[in-house]
Amino acid sequence: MKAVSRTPMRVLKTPRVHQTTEKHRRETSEKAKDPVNVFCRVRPLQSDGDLTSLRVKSSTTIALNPHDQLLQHHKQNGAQREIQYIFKHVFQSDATQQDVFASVAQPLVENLVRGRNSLLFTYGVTGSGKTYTMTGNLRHRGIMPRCLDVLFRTISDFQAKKFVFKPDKLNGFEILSEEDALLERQHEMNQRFAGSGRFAYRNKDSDPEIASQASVEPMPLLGLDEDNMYSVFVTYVEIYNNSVYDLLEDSGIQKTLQSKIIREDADHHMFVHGVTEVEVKTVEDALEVFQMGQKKKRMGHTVLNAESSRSHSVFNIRLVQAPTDNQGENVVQDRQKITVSQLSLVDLAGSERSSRTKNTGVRLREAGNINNSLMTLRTCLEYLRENQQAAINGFAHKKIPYRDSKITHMFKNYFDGEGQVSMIVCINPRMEDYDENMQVMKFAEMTQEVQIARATPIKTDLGLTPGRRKANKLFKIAVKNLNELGMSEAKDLKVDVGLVYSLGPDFPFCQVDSPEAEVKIQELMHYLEQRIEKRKRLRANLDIKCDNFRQMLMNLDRDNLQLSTELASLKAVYKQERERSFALEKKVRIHESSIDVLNNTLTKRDRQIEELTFKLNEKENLLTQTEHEKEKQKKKFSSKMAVESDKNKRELEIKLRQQREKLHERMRIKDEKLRLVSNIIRSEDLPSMPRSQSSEDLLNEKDRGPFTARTESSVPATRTDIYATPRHGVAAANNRHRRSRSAGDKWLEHRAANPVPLGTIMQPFLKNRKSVTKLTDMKTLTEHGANKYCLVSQEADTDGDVETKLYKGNVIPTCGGGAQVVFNDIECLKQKSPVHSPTRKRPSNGTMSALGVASALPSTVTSITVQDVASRCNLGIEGHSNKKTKI
Ligand SMILES: Nc1ncnc2c1ncn2[C@@H]1O[C@H](COP(=O)(O)OP(=O)(O)OP(=O)(O)O)[C@@H](O)[C@H]1O
Repeated sequence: MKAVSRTPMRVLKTPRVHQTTEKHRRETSEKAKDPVNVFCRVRPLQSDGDLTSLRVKSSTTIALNPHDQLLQHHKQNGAQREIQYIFKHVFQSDATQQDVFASVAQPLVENLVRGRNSLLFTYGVTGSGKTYTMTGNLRHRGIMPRCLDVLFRTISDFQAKKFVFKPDKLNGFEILSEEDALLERQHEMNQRFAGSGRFAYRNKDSDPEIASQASVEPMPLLGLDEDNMYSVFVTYVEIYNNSVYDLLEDSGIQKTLQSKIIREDADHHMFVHGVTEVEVKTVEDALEVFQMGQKKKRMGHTVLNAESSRSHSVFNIRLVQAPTDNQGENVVQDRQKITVSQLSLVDLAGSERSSRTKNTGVRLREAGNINNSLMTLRTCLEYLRENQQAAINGFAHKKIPYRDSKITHMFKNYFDGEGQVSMIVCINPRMEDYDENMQVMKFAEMTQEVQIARATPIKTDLGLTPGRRKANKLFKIAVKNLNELGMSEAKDLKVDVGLVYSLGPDFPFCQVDSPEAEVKIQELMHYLEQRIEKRKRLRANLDIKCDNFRQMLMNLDRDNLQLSTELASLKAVYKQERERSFALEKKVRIHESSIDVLNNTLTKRDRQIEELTFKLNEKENLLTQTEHEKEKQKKKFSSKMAVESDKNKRELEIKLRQQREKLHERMRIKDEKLRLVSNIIRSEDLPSMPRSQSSEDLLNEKDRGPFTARTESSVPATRTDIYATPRHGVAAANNRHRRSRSAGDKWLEHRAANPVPLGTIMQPFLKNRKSVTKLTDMKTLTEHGANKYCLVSQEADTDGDVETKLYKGNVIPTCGGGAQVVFNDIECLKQKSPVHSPTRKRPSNGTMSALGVASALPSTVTSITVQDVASRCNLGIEGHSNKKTKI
C-alpha cells in the first residue's frame, strides 16, 4: 500500500482524495516503518430489498452515500452527500475467503515463519462479518484455520518433537533435552490414557467440523530456514468487560473463568500472565484447541448471560524456532538461540454505539466497556499518529494511554515496538448501518496513518554450514540405499557437514585517537592473532580437503576409465539385445495381428451367439406363451366338461328317476293284476268266467308288447277247473308258427326241483314233455323246441291240503328271434289232507302256508309265493339271447 495516497478523507461535493506529502513518505521509508494495512470487506446484503449506503468504486475505493431521507437529515447537520474512502484493498461482497486470506493474512504467516510479529484485527459493527472473516464456518473457512493450515504445511518436515520447547510461564521458552522431552511426552500419553488432563477428551477424527476445516491444500510458504526446528503454540483469550479470560484454562469443576493480568516480559513484550499455551503439532490439533476455547467461551457467556459479540477474542499463534546442531538432527541446547514470533488474530467486539442498541443495565455496561476499549484503541492510535507526526516536526510526545484498556495494553508492543499490523474493516452496506459505518470509516482513516516500525528478522547464525540438515538427511538416505544394495563399505562412510569457512566475528570497533587506544590496540592484536591462527587452521584444513579431493578425483578418473570400458562392452551387448528385441517385436506384431483377426472372429461369433440366444429366447417365450394358452384352454374345457357332465348326470338322474317311477308304476299295476289273478286262482269255486276279459288276459295283453297278437279271438275261453281236462289247440299269435295238431305238442314243464308227488286221481296230460327246474332265458325254451309251456306250482293251505296248479300256455316265437309264452289255461289239482276235518277253508292270503304240511311238503314248495308264480307266468322272452329279459 502506498501509505499516504490511500489515506481516506472526506470529499467536499465532488469526490477528492488527499495525498500525503512526499516528505512524509520519504521519512517513513527512512525509518523502515510501515503503515497499518487497512482492508475493507463489504458483506453481501441480507435480502434483495435492502437499500445500500455504499458503493464500491474501485479495488481500493468505496463511497458512502446516505439515503435521500437520511440525506435531508445529514444536510441539516452539515454533512456532505458522498464520502470516499481509500483502502489498501476493498473486498467486494463476492470476494471469497481465500481471496481475503491470500491478500491479508498470508504475508502475516510469512512474517511469522521469518520470525516477525504480526497483528490482525477485524473491526466493524455487529453483523458486519468480523467473525465470518476471522473464523468462518464449515463451508467457508476463515482466516484463522487457513493460517494454521498453511503454517503446518510449511513447517511439517521441520517440526521439533513435542516438548523440546517448553513455555517458561514468562512469555519465553526453554529447551528440554531429548530425554526430558521424551519423559514429558510419556507423561502426557499416560494422562491421555488415564482420561485426565486437559486433552483427555481428545479423539482425532471425531469432530467432522474440525476435519472439514483442516482439509484445504494451500501452497507451503517460502522463507523457511530449513536448518531450524519449529514448534507451534497457541493461546486463546477473551476480553470481556475489560477483563481478560483464558479460554484454554483447565478450570476443572469451576464453571467461571478467572480473569488474568497483562504483564511485560524481559523483551518489553506484553503477555497474559499464566495463560495456557498449548503446543500443537497439526492443524487438526490446533483447531480442536480452538473449538475447546469456543466451548468455554459459550459456557462462560451462558453463566454471565453475555453476548459473544460483546467480547474481543484473541487467538495467538506462536512459532518457536531454534537452529539445529552440526548434524542437523537436534536443536542446539542454547535458549539464547530461540526465536519466538507471534501472529495475533483479534476479533473485536461490535463497534456500534450504545444509543443505537438502546441498551440498559448489564448490556449498557457491556456497551460502555466496548465503547471504552474501542475508544481507547482509537485514542491510542490517534496519539501514536500524532506523536509520529510530531516526531517529524520535532514536537513533544503525548503519553499514549495503552493501559486504559486491556486490548490496547495487550498489543502495546506492536504499536510501540515493531511488527506488522493489519486491520480488516468489515462493512454491512445496508442503509441502517450508515451512521455506524461512518464512524468505522473515520477510525479506519485515522488508523491508516499510523506507522509501525518494521520488524528486523532475527538471524540465528551459529556459523554452521547452511543446508546441513538437508545434506545430512540425503546422506542418510544414500547410506540406507547402499546398505540395502548390500555394499558393506557404506557403514564406514561419514559426512562432514559441520565445516565452517568463516573467519569469525567482524572486526572490533577501533578508534585509536582515544585514551583507551592501547587497550583497543591490544584487543585488535589479540583479535588478529586469533584470526591468523584460524586462517592457518583453515588453510591446513583446506590443504587436507584439497588432497582428499584430488585423491577423489583420481579415483573417479580411474573409475571412469573402468566404467568406459564396461560401457563399451555393454553397448555391444545392448546392440545385440536390441536386434533380438527388434526380431521379437516383429514376431509380436505378427502375433498381435493374428490375435486381432482372431479377436474379430471371436467378436463375430459372439455376436452370432448373442443373436441366436436372442432368437432362442424369443422361441422359448413363444413356446411358454403357447403352453400357457394350452393350459388355459385345457382348464377352460375341463371346467366346461365338468359343467356338461354335471348337467348330463343330472339329466340322467332325472331320467332314471322317471324310469324308476315308471317301472314302479308298472310294477304296482302288475302287482295289482297279479293280486287279482291270484285272487281268481285261489277262489274255491271258479265260476265259469266269461273269457272275454279275464285278469290273465289282461296280464297277457299288457305284456305281449307290440309284437304279440291278441289271442282273444283265436284262443277259447280258459276255464279254471280242478276237473278241467287238458286243452289242446291254443291259438298261436303268429299263424306262420302254428303247429299242426297231428304233429303233436312238445311240452316244457317248469316245476320245482323236488315237487310233492301228485296223488290225485286226475293227472295232468302233458304228452311229450321235458321238465326243467330253472328257466332263465329263451334259450331254455328254444333249446328243447317246445311249443307248449306248463308252469307247475304247488301250495299248501292252512288245512294242510296241497293244491297243485298248472299254468299252461303256448310258446310263440317272436320276430326278434326270441319267444314268448301266452298262458291260456290253468289246471288245479287238490289233495286233501287225511288228518284234517273235511271243512274246507280258503287260504287267508296268497301265500301257501307250510303249517300242517311241513312234513308232507318239501321246503322248496313252501317257499314258492304267488309273486313268484306271477313273475314266472309273466315271463315273456323276446329278442336276441343277449338282450335283457322283458317282464
Ligand atoms: N462476506 C460475507 N459473505 C457471506 N456471509 C456473510 C459475510 N459476512 C458476514 N456474513 C454472514 O453474516 C452473519 C453475521 O456475520 P458475523 O457473525 O461474522 O458478524 P460479526 O460482525 O462477527 O458480528 P458480531 O459483532 O456479533 O460478532 C453471519 O451469518 C455470516 O455468515
